[in-house]
Amino acid sequence: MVRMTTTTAPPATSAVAFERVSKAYDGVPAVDTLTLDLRPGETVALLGPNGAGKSTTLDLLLGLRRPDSGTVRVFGGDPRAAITAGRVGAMLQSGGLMGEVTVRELVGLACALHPRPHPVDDVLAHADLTRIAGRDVGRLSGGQEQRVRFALATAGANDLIVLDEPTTGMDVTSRQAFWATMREQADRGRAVLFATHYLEEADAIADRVLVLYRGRLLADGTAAEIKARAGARRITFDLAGIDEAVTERLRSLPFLAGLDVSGRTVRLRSGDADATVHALYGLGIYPHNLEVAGLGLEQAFVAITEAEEAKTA
Ligand SMILES: Nc1ncnc2c1ncn2[C@@H]1O[C@H](COP(=O)(O)OP(=O)(O)OP(=O)(O)O)[C@@H](O)[C@H]1O
Repeated sequence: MVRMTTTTAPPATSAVAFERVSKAYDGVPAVDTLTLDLRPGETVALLGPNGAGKSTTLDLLLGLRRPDSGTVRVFGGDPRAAITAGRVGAMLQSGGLMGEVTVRELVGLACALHPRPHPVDDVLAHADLTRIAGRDVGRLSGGQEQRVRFALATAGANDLIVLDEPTTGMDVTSRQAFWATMREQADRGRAVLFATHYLEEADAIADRVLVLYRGRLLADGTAAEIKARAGARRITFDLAGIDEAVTERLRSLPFLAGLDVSGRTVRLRSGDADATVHALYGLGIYPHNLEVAGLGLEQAFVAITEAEEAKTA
């Protein structure tokens, strides 16, 4: 695992602490010796391809599944105790909503059941549901249903909010409004953990990004750190003559994360384009048609998982 931020042992105030947690289904590991901690006020994105173990991680965190080994602590204790105390709000993908009740009735029920409820009108307003509060839950669009799930997750004063792909089915405007509300929650000191397939959301919203792959934590850092780790800049240039000796010199460049030579064209990925290009000239290599381009988090993520696949192949 590549840990990009310097962390010490989780403080007693960790919102979530996983200590070498493993969970397998029929002998196939879904989560594999996972260690992580989340602090209050942090907004953390859980990224990973299909089957990486994101939903299993969230299920373990919510006490819906028990680990085969290792410990999961939420606010220093058992996840179920934290949930019973009303400290955790969750918005999961699975599970249907009751259809024969109105939006207001369903959200009202969630508020009534919460040990530290918010007023129903506030919860409806924050989730942008006021206009459709009288509608039957069974008649909502996918995006509206997501907003109802969000309302259920924020019915009371939670200290931790857990969201599994929360903006699936929402249009751009709802998505932006949703994340603005989520930011407010984090600014009030709540920890927010969300799994997403929208990598640009992780980049724009999360203070920290955890990259999961085959149940293991591949990278833990800011989106910028993860991009740098994967070689966030792409450098392309032509050389007059490329032989084995030149290729060997290219391999020695600092911050190099990838090298591809094809004909006269060289393509590099670098964690620090300035330093790499500077060193290129220092080696007496003079590029033509030099281009430097940025790599999005999506490509960075693909590069990290591909590198891991190559290692385990
Ligand atoms: N109930 C289950 N029984 C058997 N295998 C399961 C079960 N739930 C998940 N798995 C397997 O565990 C692995 C991790 O799945 P998980 O749903 O946690 O991943 P994910 O990252 O959430 O994927 P996705 O992005 O597709 O939702 C996968 O190989 C999956 O097939």
